[in-house]
Amino acid sequence: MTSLPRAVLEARHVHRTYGTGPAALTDVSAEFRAGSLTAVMGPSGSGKSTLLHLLSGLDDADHGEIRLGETALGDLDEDARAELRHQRMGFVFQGFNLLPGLTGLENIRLPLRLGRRPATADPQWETYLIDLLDIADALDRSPTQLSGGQQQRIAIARALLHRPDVVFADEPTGSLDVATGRNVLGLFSSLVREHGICMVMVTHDPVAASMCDRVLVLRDGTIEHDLATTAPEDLARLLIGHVNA
Ligand SMILES: Nc1ncnc2c1ncn2[C@@H]1O[C@H](COP(=O)(O)OP(=O)(O)OP(=O)(O)O)[C@@H](O)[C@H]1O
Repeated sequence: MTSLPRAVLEARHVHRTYGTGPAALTDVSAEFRAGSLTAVMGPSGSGKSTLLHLLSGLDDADHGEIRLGETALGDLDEDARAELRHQRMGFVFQGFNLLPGLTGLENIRLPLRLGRRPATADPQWETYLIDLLDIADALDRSPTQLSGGQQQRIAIARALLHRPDVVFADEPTGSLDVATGRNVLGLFSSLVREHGICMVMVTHDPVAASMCDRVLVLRDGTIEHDLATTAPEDLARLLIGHVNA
């Protein structure tokens, strides 16, 4: 029997309530493994962004624990957590978040210059990413001169250049046309499989989620379903609550 890849990231009995409102997350536990691409789905207000913020250390749980490898995020002060994010996590957003005053290549390399320990890019890995993501033509240009798909591929290279253990993506295909979005997801799949990256992606799109190894469906701050790869029409039915898995 082959053993499962190690859990890179783990939420243990996590709770989060904002102010006097209802709980945004209630007793959520989940493990995320190396080489896995997980979609987080659920209706608006179900807790997807809250979960992503807690897993990435951008926000604190009221109770429970988030672990990245051996490190409990709650044991770290704000600076140490920022450094951990800088060294071991990557982020991809719906709106790309590229700086228009920098070229594509400068955007890709920017995170290496920030943080406490500036680093230089591993040239082989950088070349590999540029080839895989097909962005050689975009490196000298401003993001304002690039298509949405090119901008997102630059943003993916930026998120991966420092070889993070975990990549968080928030609606990464939300601003892209369908074909470009599928292309971006195909790139995620190959990066995750070939390089053992752990990726967690919030999406509202059942087709995007169906391209993931695993789908967590949140409802009212709890994990309602934890599914292996699932067809888009089944996910769409689950989301509108017509079917119980
Ligand atoms: N900063 C905040 N202050 C107060 N309440 C918040 C805050 N952030 C989230 N909430 C509440 O927590 C709950 C979960 O919100 P969250 O943003 O995690 O949901 P979501 O599933 O990501 O929603 P959406 O799909 O609309 O982005 C909601 O009831 C929301 O109103």
